[in-house]
Amino acid sequence: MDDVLRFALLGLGLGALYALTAHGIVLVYRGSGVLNLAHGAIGMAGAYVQWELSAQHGVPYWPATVCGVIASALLGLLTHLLVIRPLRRASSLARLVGTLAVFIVITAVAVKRYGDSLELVPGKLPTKLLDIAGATVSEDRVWLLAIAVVITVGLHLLYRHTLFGLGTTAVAENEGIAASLGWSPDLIAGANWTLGSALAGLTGILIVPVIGLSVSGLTTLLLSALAAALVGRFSSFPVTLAGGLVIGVVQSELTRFGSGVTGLASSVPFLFIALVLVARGRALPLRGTFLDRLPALGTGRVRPVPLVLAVVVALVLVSVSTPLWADAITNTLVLSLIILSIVVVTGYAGQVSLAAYALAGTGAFIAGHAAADWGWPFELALLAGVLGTVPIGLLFALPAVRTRGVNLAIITLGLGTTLEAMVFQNTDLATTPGSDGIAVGKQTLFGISISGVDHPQRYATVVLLLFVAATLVVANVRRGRTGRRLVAVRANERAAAALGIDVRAVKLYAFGLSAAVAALAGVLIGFRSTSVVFADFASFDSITALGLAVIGGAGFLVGPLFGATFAAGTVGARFGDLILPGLSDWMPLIGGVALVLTLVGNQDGIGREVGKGAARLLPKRPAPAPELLSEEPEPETHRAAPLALRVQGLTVRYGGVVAVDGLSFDVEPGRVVGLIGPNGAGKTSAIDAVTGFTRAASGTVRLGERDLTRLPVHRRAGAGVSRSFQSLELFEDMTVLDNLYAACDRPGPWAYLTDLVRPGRRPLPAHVLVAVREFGLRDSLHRPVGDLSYGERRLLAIARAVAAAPSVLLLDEPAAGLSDDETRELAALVRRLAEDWGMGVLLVEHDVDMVMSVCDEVVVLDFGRRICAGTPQEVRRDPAVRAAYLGDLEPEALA
Ligand SMILES: Nc1ncnc2c1ncn2[C@@H]1O[C@H](COP(=O)(O)OP(=O)(O)OP(=O)(O)O)[C@@H](O)[C@H]1O
Repeated sequence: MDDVLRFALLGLGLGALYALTAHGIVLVYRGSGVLNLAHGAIGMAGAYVQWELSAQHGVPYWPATVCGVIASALLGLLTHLLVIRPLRRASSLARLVGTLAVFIVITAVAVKRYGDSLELVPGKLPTKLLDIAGATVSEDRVWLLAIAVVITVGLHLLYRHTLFGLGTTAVAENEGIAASLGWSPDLIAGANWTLGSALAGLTGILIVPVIGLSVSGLTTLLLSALAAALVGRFSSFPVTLAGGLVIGVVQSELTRFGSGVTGLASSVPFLFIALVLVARGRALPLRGTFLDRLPALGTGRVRPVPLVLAVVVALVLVSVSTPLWADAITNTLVLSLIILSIVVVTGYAGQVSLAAYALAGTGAFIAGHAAADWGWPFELALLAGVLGTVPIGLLFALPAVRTRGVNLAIITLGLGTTLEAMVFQNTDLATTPGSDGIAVGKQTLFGISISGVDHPQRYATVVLLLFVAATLVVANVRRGRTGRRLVAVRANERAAAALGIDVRAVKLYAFGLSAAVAALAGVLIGFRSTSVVFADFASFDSITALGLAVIGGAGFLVGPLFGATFAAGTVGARFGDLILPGLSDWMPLIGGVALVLTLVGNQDGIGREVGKGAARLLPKRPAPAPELLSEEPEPETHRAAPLALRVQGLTVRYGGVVAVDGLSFDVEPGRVVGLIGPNGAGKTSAIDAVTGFTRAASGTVRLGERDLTRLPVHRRAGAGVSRSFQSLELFEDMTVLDNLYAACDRPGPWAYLTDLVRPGRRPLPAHVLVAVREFGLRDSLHRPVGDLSYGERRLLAIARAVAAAPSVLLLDEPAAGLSDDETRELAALVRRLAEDWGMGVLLVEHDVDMVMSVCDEVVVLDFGRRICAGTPQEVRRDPAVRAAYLGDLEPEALA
């Protein structure tokens, strides 16, 4: 029992440090919306400054401490001014990677200056042993707890009750409005960076007496601190403190009572938090969720002739290379494969995953055991490693189903670190007797030795060929239907689901494929020498790999090769050494600076520039055929399946607000039903509930004979209910044609596999051809959506919903912002959709003239309740409707 208390008290001290670290991260996040991956490094820098001044230059402790804190604060301010501020219009991925670049630069400078060793630093806090309720604990833990509580209360008061705190909250909630009230978002962000980083320095100085001073030491705290920040939702200081303390105590108790299971203590609290986050996440983002700018994407088109030439040249170079160069080529290619796995999951599918090395290690682990325990030959072990990692990749994808952005990045990093701590660092699992890893021996392929030790050139050849094969597979995916789905989900999950795309399946697929590519890299890393050593698979290296992916261009197939060149041990480093001997020692620093420059100068990476250059050099290929547009589709092929939508007693509640109250209506095939009412009457909520975006508290939704009430969004869309959005929600980084394809492609589950080898492009179905003609999109098919005029965008949004071949089409304010002429054309189009296509249309619209002219029936809502329904004439004359909505318009004006 004494032990329980003692370890709890010890844990409180540790937890206090987690909380203090987390507070600094929260400050920066609140002030500028950036997750600062350099937080630990900034704190470490402050601790080094303090140590150098006091231990080496004889400066007294407290002045040295003040200097350390100021150094960290300055580093934070510089990070804001030089990296984050220039990136304020960039994607949040670019800003995240910006902090990573700062992390790399600070770490590289620190390693150069202080080396890798661990310094033991005496602290100033008293370390007398205290007896608390029978348990003995060192006094410094109590002090740490007290300091954390005082700082938490201080921060809480500062952000609740001062002008600065209120300004920070205002900026965090809405930068535009805050700026119009006179708050400078820039100043606020700078102040928060400075304050948060000063706190990092102070925390660093407080921590080093407990854990020692080393370059990598503070990074390991990062994960627990991030977990505490997640608990406090990156905003509440008291909750963050509580989170940090609970994590500290649980870890401490597990260290004592966890029966020696490797990695249990560091993993369990994190896993718990990940579960909570996933549980409180949402399958689809809410309406109005801010859509981020995304890194640019390549087309995935591969030119066979230049590719074959490049491969032949590379093979010749490998065969004539010295062992050192062959090793450098292998290093470059395996790292490129790791980065390629990031291109799939982050570049294409938009999911920020920080688990590349954990998945690579899993591949090596499985293949290693297959070879060492069961004597499998290289090719079979490789296959086992790659395929066996896919289910683990799917496991990593589960959080992505319900969380996104920063939360997902932290969870995947945590899961990877858990895998590392519990499996890779577990000597029972990850070593074979007499070896420091899993002894797999020397490899042969078809009877020929390809041992990386004896024949580095041969090994590099195998790696090269597998790299090319993997790149071709990823290129196929990018060009195929699957790739379109990945990009659609990346661009806009809500719109993708509304078109029948199973967002969850797409994310699982991206993680699965990415895991397979990472595992391939892992096996090739592991089997290069005679034993698979897991020091090669440090989870935190995944962060660096993401940075390299961004340098190369996360959406481009050539990006990995360029990104990898900036890492130590690669071809780039060797060339650097040729130009300037010893340059490779500076590679991490050069990589970090290159990352900052790439981000600030061109957030889309080198791959984009290379793509543009290649397009200029290579002969132009004609644009893809205009998809059968010359052929006139057979008459009637575009008719919708005639199914009626029946909505009964639909109620939608948001907390205490009843947005829709027992609404019933039918939409028959071939008829247009208007749904009108004042602002806030519940019209969009009704569409959301019918299409599955909002859960209905009660009521039923049926299409034909089918009950849709419990189905998820994409299955309702698949059944025949399609919608447009008030805010359009087009896939901005696709062409018009690809927007339409994303809606009409209905690949079966096998397409996920066949696209890997044969992407194929189906012609547009007949009904989409008719839609292209009807909506006047014929000449715009190959234009990016961003180039369309406002009116064209509105038409495309409806055409895309029509391309999903619905029986019932729900249009949410389609005429908003259109001119009178455009509105008239749209009205005629809506009528044709009903009469010629046989669709049922539900039209939500504030343009009363339009509603009255096209609708067969109108339903009027007020405060969520149906106050009237009937023909336009009946509705127009209804006194309740005139009082609630049509107001004092004269009946003639409405005629
Ligand atoms: N996610 C939400 N959380 C809480 N309340 C919400 C949410 N979405 C909508 N509401 C509330 O529900 C009510 C109905 O809103 P809704 O947007 O459905 O109305 P609407 O008729 O479509 O309005 P408008 O014509 O302005 O688009 C409003 O009071 C709105 O404030």
